[in-house]
Amino acid sequence: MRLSSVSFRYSRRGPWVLRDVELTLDPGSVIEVTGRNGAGKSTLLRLLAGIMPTSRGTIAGRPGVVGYAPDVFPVGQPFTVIGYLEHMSRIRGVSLASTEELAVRLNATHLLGQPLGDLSKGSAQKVGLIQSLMAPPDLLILDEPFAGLDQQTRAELPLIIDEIAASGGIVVVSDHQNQLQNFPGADHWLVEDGAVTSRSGERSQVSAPPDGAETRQAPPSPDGMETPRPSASPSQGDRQPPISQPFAPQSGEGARQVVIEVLVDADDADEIEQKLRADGYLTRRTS
Ligand SMILES: Nc1ncnc2c1ncn2[C@@H]1O[C@H](COP(=O)(O)OP(=O)(O)OP(=O)(O)O)[C@@H](O)[C@H]1O
Repeated sequence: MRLSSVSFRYSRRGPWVLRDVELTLDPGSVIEVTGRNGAGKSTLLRLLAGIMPTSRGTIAGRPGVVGYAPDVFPVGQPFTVIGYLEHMSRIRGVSLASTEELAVRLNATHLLGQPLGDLSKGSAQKVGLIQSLMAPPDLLILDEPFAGLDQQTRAELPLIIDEIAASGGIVVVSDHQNQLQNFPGADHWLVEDGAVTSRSGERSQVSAPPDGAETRQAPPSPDGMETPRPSASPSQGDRQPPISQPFAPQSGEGARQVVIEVLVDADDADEIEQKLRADGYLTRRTS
């Protein structure tokens, strides 16, 4: 699969989010995508998945079966989990039995009877993952899949990724928690200032210089990028409801917990709080 001179902006007069990106994805590769908030990781993943067309440039050789799990699974649908998965299994032409096996693997069987709208961030994430995996994907795209996942599923997901890559699939994972940092042979893409910097791991057949040195794509032209607008993030509309339980570290068995106070700009507060909650942290706002 090959991206040639791919540029993207959300509106005709809007700022360029990605500029002249050149990338090659080889069968069997696992790619970890990192970058700061608003850098364009989700945008790049949506382009790869074919959910949005490029503004300029081309994406060639996208494999036939694409699995995509968004960073925020859209829970505003009138289904139970099993009702949704049955529906998706029918659409994708796969047996419900294989979908149920995935539910076991991802520790999600207890969720099957629940309405989608009642799911926590991590549980909704699991449903999105099952949906993306139910038809064995040749290209699997996971946007922040580790956010809010329990420990068992966090440990299982890299095994699933490895299996897909071992059978020749391409796996692209945006991973701001760096869960795949030590994944054997993973390639790394850094999204920054509209460009994508690629560093190849040992799985990659093509884009690495022999010494593994970094290669940087063309930077945006001086009139290109504007400062990213966090408020326009697509995940914004699906904000989790406020956490209602008392704000206090949990005592007793398990990991010791501490409170960390973080001072942020008021303009950034919504986005930062949403991000922390998505990662499973309990937050409390004071002005
Ligand atoms: N639907 C949209 N309409 C307009 N602008 C958007 C839209 N979605 C994202 N953007 C903007 O595009 C830029 C890149 O956003 P994107 O969500 O791809 O970044 P990201 O690296 O995934 O960020 P995060 O880590 O916060 O999820 C940001 O400036 C964002 O505000």
